[in-house]
Amino acid sequence: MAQALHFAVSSPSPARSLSKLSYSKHSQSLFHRRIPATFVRKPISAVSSDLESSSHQVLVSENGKGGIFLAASPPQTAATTDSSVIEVDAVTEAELKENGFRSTRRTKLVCTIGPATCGFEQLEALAVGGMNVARINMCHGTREWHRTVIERVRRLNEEKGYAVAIMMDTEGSEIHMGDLGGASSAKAEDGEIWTFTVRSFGSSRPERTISVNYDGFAEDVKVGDELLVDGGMVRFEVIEKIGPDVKCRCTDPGLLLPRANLTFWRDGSLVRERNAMLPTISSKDWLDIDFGIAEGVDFIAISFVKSAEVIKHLKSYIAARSRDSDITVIAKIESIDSLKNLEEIIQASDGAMVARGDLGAQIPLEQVPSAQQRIVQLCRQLNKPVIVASQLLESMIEYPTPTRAEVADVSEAVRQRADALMLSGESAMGQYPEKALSVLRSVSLRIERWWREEKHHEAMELAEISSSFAESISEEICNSAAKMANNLEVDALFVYTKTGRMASLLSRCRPDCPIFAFTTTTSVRRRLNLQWGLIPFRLNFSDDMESNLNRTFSLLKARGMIQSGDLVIAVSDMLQSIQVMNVP
Ligand SMILES: Nc1ncnc2c1ncn2[C@@H]1O[C@H](COP(=O)(O)OP(=O)(O)OP(=O)(O)O)[C@@H](O)[C@H]1O
Ligand SMILES: CC(=O)C(=O)O
Ligand SMILES: [K+]
Ligand SMILES: [Mg+2]
Repeated sequence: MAQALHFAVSSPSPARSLSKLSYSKHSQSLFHRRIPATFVRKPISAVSSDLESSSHQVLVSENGKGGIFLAASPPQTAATTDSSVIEVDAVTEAELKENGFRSTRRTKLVCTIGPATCGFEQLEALAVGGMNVARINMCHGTREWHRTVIERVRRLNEEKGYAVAIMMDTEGSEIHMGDLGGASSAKAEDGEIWTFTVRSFGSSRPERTISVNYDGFAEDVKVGDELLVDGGMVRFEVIEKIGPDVKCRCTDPGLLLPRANLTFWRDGSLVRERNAMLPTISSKDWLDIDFGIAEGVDFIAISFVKSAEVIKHLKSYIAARSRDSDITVIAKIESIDSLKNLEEIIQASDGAMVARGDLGAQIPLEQVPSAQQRIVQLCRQLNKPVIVASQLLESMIEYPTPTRAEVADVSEAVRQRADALMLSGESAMGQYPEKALSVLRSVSLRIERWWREEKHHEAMELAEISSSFAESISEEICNSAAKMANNLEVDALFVYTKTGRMASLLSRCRPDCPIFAFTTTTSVRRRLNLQWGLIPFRLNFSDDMESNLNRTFSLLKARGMIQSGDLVIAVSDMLQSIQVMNVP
């Protein structure tokens, strides 16, 4: 295929003109910079008429936009879809107006919803505080409760313009305790003898007795095994087996929470007897997944994934059942098997979660940080959003301020440039859900700014991921646009994307400036809300980029979110181009 390089103008060369855009690195006045007068505005059509439909061409032109066009076919001029609305939430709008582009938060925040946060006002407070995704954990609560939470989040989005996405997290075939007969917790003291049993009880749970959901439990454990509750928050030693009952002595005292996860260890490693053979997606999980599809959740996170096959199976199940099959599947990395098959699991998934709670119960704790770094980097390479989860601010379940160590842990995840951070118990049942969220927000903002300003982050070599020539074009455009954005210190990248793919490719580059992602559907807008650096807007747009840009500029200007003179780079998945321009 012919590759033609066209310079649509003679002199001065675009390269020379661009070199005049030398801004002070530390300039505070990043707004109101203007492209030099040598960049004269000319309509895109003047350039696009040079394009041949059968060839890919690179056209560098002084078209007033520093435009680089890479086109497979002539851009079509479709009728502008009627819409004078642009959908964005009040919090983003206020943030952009008050603080400008550069200071917007790049790291996304996921909150687990529970008894402490399920009311409409509480959910709204979380949205105001920066929640991008609400997670509901199918281990806890009833179907009705989950439905109510989903309805409230949806109402919040509709009434207040938020794009809070909903993530449903499956229970999975883990071993866990029963629900303590309605009690919110039970205290196990040092040396006490407790009975773990496969028998179940109603509200009449005998004292110091815990039911276990796994029928093979009493057969699989041995006297001398260590029993870990919640990955070691409380520990017991098995001292005697009597039929379905297992007597254990508490060796590390602590609070037992309802339905807490249980693992047992022998000679220093995790025992994986028959429970390792249990299916990743249990029959209860399939019913929950049907519920999630019917309710139109945005993400389904699968617990205790062991192989890529289960993800592929679930994705085809979803595709066959949901109309536009736009529910994305997140693989939770929380088992030994998931680490063994990491690359193929992530490749098959739409994203991943570093589920450190259970992971730390399956591998020695000191191995969790390196596993986290490996998962985060691999996800970035494979262009899959990644969430770092569990115990980020654990002490804030009880106290209004975090420990210094927790702040350092959050900083590390931000510095690794994970897409999102997640609150679990802190927001589900803690005393200070909003404070915990605000700690995540302020630490993210501070660390992002520090690393951006001091250029601390070493650029990551990104391997090519596209599987077709057409995809390669998008990937190259995004890589180049992100690089140009950094070099020219532009105020924002704009991306017009129907599927969201171009937006995620830009996000993958982790550019210095924020990425305004314009998309036509509310569901894509919600899903983009999990990805690093994307500010998703819903907007009807056409294939005519000139008109899209003009309309976007006037809509955003009218709402005070951008100003004349702001320097912007725009890309789109309709017209394969990179355009550099000042907001008129
Ligand atoms: N819907 C809910 N109803 C009641 N309590 C909840 C609910 N969701 C979460 N919680 C409480 O918050 C705690 C932390 O939530 P989280 O979602 O991290 O659960 P988890 O049991 O630790 O399991 P997982 O490994 O799936 O994260 C839970 O142990 C539970 O006590
Ligand atoms: C989030 C989760 O499932 C875990 O950390 O185990
Ligand atoms: K779960
Ligand atoms: Mg887990």
